[in-house]
Amino acid sequence: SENSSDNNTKTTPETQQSASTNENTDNAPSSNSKILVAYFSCTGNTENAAQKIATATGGDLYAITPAEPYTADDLRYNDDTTRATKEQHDTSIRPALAGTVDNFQQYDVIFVGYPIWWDQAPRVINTFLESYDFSGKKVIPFCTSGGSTITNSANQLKSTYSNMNWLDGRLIGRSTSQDEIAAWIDSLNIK
Ligand SMILES: Cc1cc2nc3c(=O)[nH]c(=O)nc-3n(C[C@H](O)[C@H](O)[C@H](O)COP(=O)(O)O)c2cc1C
Repeated sequence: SENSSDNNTKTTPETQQSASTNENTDNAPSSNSKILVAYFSCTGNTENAAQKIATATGGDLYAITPAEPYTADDLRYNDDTTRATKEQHDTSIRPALAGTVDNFQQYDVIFVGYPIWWDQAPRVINTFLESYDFSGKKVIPFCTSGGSTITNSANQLKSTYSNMNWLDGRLIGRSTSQDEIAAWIDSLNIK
């Protein structure tokens, strides 16, 4: 549900701009909110989706990077012994991350993108969500997959981090157009 005390309203004096500079057109990012598009991607699909969201929002891109990168072997999924599968079978695992978001507190809106792994978000997403203070921020999940929807993973994140302000996320497929993404962003009312 939308936050009624939205502090990014375009009518506050310090963010008010002249009508001409505040004019928003469909593809020109014009935003009073500071937006971060954080994503984890091993084979490029989620990175590609993140780039489309950054284009639509004018947000900053950030790659969530595990301290120990996932090899092709780590990602084999029809094998219970591989790293990714073992991690997904244990909800308490938190793989370490490399690097940090610069000046995280400046952001009002955080997109969090991931590949679906066993119908869930990879555990590095939990590590990321537990590494920063998300209070007062809007958080929007997005994912790519081989066919699974975002529903179960997003519900799991919402219930695990129930104190965060989650907005409706979506799956971004290879064929999801820039226009569809722009329409989704508009529907979120985050600018
Ligand atoms: C360990 C593992 C588990 C996966 N589990 C699922 C799944 O449950 N459902 C699904 O549709 N795709 C699944 N996939 C496919 C990925 O979600 C899909 O290839 C995704 O787009 C990869 O994103 P990336 O290129 O950003 O890493 C799985 C992939 C891996 C490596």
